[in-house]
Amino acid sequence: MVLVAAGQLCSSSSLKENGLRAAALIRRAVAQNAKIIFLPEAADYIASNATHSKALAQSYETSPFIETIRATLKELHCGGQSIQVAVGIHEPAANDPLQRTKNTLVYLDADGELLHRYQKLHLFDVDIPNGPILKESNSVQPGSEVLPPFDTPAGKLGLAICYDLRFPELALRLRTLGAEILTYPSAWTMKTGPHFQVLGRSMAILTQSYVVLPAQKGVHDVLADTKGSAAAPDTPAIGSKRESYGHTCIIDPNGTILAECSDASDADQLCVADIDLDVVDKMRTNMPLWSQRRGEEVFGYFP
Ligand SMILES: O=C(O)CNC(=O)[C@H](CS)NC(=O)CCC(=O)C(=O)O
Repeated sequence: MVLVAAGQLCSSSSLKENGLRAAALIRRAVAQNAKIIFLPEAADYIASNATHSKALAQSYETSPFIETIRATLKELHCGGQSIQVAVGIHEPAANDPLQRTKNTLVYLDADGELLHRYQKLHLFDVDIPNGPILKESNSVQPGSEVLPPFDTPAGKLGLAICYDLRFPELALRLRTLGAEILTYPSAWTMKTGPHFQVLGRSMAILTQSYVVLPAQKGVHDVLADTKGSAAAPDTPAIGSKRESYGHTCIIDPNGTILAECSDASDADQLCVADIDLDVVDKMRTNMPLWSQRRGEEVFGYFP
């Protein structure tokens, strides 16, 4: 059994400040003996609109957010404390004619080295009646491939991001490729909040895997550090009142929520739970879904 942590943040538009806050959560997770900490989507910043986001995005190599996390991991590692980090960030998309960003999830080892990177496949382009109009593709270039699950201290991990949670074929594919744990770092909207944990629990049950949902929570200070111009409104609805739903949690393969951050506070916080791969094995042995799928034969494809 391996303890993992999921962190809940309310990122501002200051990469520097958000780096310090992520580092504080990493220190708290290590102190509890967690071996991996999962942090939300867009932990490096939440911007006020597409232009602002494109202006804020920094490469992995130059990001003050990443720099603080790497320095923290190195320091902890030298002191004999090891934790790996999965965290959602933005990176400039190379050679993109629209100069968009990539919405990525990076996985760092205990020494702060980059091991894996996943680029969000499904972009949140929606217009909810009386709700937010968000057009993520104004500022983000979609990814185009599934990242094969990889070994971690807690088990084989499959990466996805936020809105990807609505596309079960990705979860099924990750399971087919060997995932035992799925994570969907998120910045979920208030309006669609009721779907969040239901979808997470569904993916856990469908794939017979642990699901970790680290999420942004609260009203974001999207004007921190902007010094004026870049934040001029050019897209609707993502105003300075942008608020995220929270409900960070860790779910077992039976769909049970093992740990959940408090909804009563917008302060940065953690929840922790043990990952027990025997539970995964038992579920899969008792109900061998993957040898019962009709895939190819009936549906023409096997996710
Ligand atoms: O890029 C950023 O700065 C942060 N990214 C986000 O907030 C993304 C795209 S706008 N949010 C979601 O995917 C919410 C999905 C959701 O809420 C649902 O599916 O109901």
